[in-house]
Amino acid sequence: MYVKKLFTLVFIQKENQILLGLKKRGFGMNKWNGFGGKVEPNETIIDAAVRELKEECCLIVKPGDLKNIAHIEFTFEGQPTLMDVRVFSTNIFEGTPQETEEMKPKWYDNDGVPFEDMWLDDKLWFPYLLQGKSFFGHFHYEGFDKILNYKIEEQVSM
Ligand SMILES: Cc1cc(-c2ccco2)c2oc(N)nc2c1
Repeated sequence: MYVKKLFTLVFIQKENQILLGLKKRGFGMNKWNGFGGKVEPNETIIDAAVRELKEECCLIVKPGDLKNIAHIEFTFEGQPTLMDVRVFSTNIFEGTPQETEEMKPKWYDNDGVPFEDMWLDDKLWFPYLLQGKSFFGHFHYEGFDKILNYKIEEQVSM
């Protein structure tokens, strides 16, 4: 029996680039990732995604411009937590990415994503993200540095 916790993850994309943030503290520290975090009890998933993006890199997006492109679950051997991560992307945004206490943003070419400094699962599903293909994924970790098993299923639409 898992204890589900809801998270958002937002990727901002340009023509052939993607915006990543280097996590400066807390969970996932020193890894490049999208922008996001926990969904609070009093907010929708989309509102949480918009809020976290602004808090973490000062970019402004409209809820209607975020496309839900993936649903990823993370579980951990011997632990009750199931991280239920809703992944969004958009190429419509306002502002210039700014460093915050939480994240240092940087634009990466789609063919130059720093997988060696990201979560292990990212190299497995980024091709779907970069090709605009919606998917469901489940990754079962042992600790934070080993994936025991996983599945990725393309979805017609989320
Ligand atoms: C175990 C794990 C967690 C997360 C995450 C997303 C939001 C909060 O934690 C990940 O994000 C990515 N890209 N891989 C991840 C693996």
